[in-house]
Amino acid sequence: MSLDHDKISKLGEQHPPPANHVYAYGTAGFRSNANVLDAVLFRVGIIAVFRSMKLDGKAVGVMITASHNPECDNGVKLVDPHGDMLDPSWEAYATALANTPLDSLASYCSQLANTLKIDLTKKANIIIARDTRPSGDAMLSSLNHGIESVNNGSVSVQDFGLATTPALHYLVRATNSKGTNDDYGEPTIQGYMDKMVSAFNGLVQGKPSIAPLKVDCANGIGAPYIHDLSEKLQKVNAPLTLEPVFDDTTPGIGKLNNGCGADHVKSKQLLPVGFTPGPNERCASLDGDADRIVYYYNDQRGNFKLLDGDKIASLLSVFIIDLVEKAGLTDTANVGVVQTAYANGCSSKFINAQQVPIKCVPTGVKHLHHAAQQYSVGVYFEANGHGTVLFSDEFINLVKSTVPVMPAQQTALQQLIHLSQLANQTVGDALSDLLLVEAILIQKQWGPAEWDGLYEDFPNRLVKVTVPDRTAFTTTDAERKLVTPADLQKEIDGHVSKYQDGRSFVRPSGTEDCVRVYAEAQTRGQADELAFKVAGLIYDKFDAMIPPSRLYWSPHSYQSAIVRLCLEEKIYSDRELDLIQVDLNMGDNFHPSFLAINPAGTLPVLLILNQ
Ligand SMILES: CC(=O)N[C@H]1[C@@H](OP(=O)(O)O)O[C@H](CO)[C@@H](O)[C@@H]1O
Ligand SMILES: [Mg+2]
Repeated sequence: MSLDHDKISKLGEQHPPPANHVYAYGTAGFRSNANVLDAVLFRVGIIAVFRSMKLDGKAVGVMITASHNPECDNGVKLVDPHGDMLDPSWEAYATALANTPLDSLASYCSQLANTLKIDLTKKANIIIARDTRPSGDAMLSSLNHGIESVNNGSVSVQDFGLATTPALHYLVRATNSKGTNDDYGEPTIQGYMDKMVSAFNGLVQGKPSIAPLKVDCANGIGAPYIHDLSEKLQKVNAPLTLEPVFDDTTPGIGKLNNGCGADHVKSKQLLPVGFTPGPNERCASLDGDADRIVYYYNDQRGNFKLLDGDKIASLLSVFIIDLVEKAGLTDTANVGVVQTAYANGCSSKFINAQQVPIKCVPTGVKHLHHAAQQYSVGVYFEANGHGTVLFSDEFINLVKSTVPVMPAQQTALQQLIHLSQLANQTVGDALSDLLLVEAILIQKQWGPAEWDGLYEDFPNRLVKVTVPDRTAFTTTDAERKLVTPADLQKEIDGHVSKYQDGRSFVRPSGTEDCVRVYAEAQTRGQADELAFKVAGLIYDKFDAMIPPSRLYWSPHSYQSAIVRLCLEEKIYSDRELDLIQVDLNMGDNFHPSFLAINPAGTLPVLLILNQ
C-alpha cells in the first residue's frame, strides 16, 4: 500500500508553511507564535499517524498547548503509548517533516514511511486534546487535515476537547493499557479524576481538615479541573477545600498566564498581580496547561515565601522515606531524587542529609523522568514545579507481597499503594502534585511555614541573555559547566569563588533563543550581583554583536553590559516595569539601587543608581 500523494498535496496546500521559518521539535515539542504553526500542525498529524502505525496501532497522543507562554502562542507535542514523551529519535523526523517545502511534502512522506519501515496498511489511533488558547480550534482543524491526508481508512481519532496536558498523558496510557495486567485506569477524564480522588481519600481518611488552599489557575484549562476537583472533594467530605482564583478561561482576552500562574510566580518570585493573601495563607499556582505547580505564602511579616519544585520534592522525599522505613522496606527499596542544575543548593543539601541519593541531570522533563525510572521510588522535580514520583513495578509488587507484622506497617504499605496511584506515572501533573502535597500536609497537620521550615533557600537569580549564536555554548556535568566558549567557565569560577556558598552556571536554553544565567549566594544582593557579573562576562565576550548603546553611563564593564541588555529586549514604559529594590553593594561607586525587570520576569532592563 502506498500513500495518496494527490491527497497529501491537495490538503497540504491548504496549510502552506511561512517563508523562511525554521521549526525544531524541542523539549516542549513545537512552540511559537500561533500564526506560524498552521503547517506544523498539519505535519504533526502525519507523524502521529506514522508513529501509531509503527507501534501496531497503539494510541499516541497529540497535545496542543503552549503551556505557560502568552495567549498568542501555541504549540504541539506528541505523547508515546506509555504516556511519556515522544521517543527522542522521532523528534528529528518530526523536525524534518515540519521543514519540508510544500512541493516535496508528499514524496518526503513516502520517503519517511520507507525509512521508518512503516506498514501503511496498519491501524492508527490518535488521541487529541488542547488547552484554552483561542488559536486551538484552528490548530485542531489543521491537525485533523494532516491526519486525514494519510488516512488509509483505519485511522481513528478521539478528540477530548479542552483538557490539561497531564490528563492527555493519562488518557493515552489508560487507553493502551485497558484490559491488560498493567491497567492504568478508566480512559476518560472522569476516570482520571476519580483515580486521584480515591487515592487521595485513602491517604487522608479520618484526618482533621486543614485550612483551604487558594489555587491560581493561570486563567487556563486548570480552572475547570480545579472546580471539578473541588466539588468531588466536597462530595466525599475530604478534609480539604480548594478555592480557585484566576479562573477566567474566556479565550482571546489575554488573561491566560498574564500576571498569574506558576511561571509568573516562580520566575518573578512574586505573588500573582492583584492577589493579596493573608499571613500564612497557603496558595498554589498552576501553569497554563496544568502540568506545573508552585506553592507560596506571605509570612507573618508580609514577606513573600516561595515553595517551589525543590521544596515539593523535599517534602515528598521526607514523607516517602519515612513510609518506606515504616513498611520495613528500607533495605530492599532504593528511593532517589532527580534534580537539575537549577535546584536550589539548600534543597540538595537537605535531601542529602536525609540520606537520599540525588542525581543531577540536564534540563528537560524527559531527562528527569528517565533518571527517576532507575529507582524503586524516584522523585523528580524541576525547580519550576514540574515533576512527579515514579514507582517501579518491582517495588509495587514488593509492597503488595509484603505481609505486615504490625498495624503501623500495614498502614505504611497501604499508603505507599495510595501514593503510587495518586502520583501521575506519565508526566508532571499539577493536580496530582497538589493532592500529594495536601495529603502530606494533612497527615502532618502542617501549615506552609512548617513545610517551609524544612530548609531555607539560598536567594537566587535567573537572567536570560540574548546572544548571536547560542550553539556556541556547550556544557558538561549536567549543564553545570561550560565547555565552550573557551575560558568562559574559568572566568565564571573566578567570580563564584568570591561569594560564600556562591554557585553560578550558564547554559543555552532549549526552548528560546538565548542563554540562561543562574546564580545563587547567601544574600539576595549577592545572588543578583553574581548573576549580573556572569551575564556581564557574556556581554563583554559578545560585545561586537550588541547594538550600540544610547543609554546611561558605565563605570564597570558588566554594568554597561546590563544596560545594553535593555536595547536588546526593548525599553518598556515605566508602568510595565516591576521595580524591585535591591542592595547592590558592588564597591565604592555603588549605592542602594533599583533594579527593574521586564514583564517576562527574567531580564534586568534598567538600573537606576544613586536614588
Ligand atoms: C530554567 C527553566 O525553567 N527552564 C525550562 C525551559 O527550558 P530551557 O531549556 O531553559 O528553555 O523550558 C523547559 C520546557 O518547558 C523546562 O523543562 C525547563 O525547566
Ligand atoms: Mg506546562
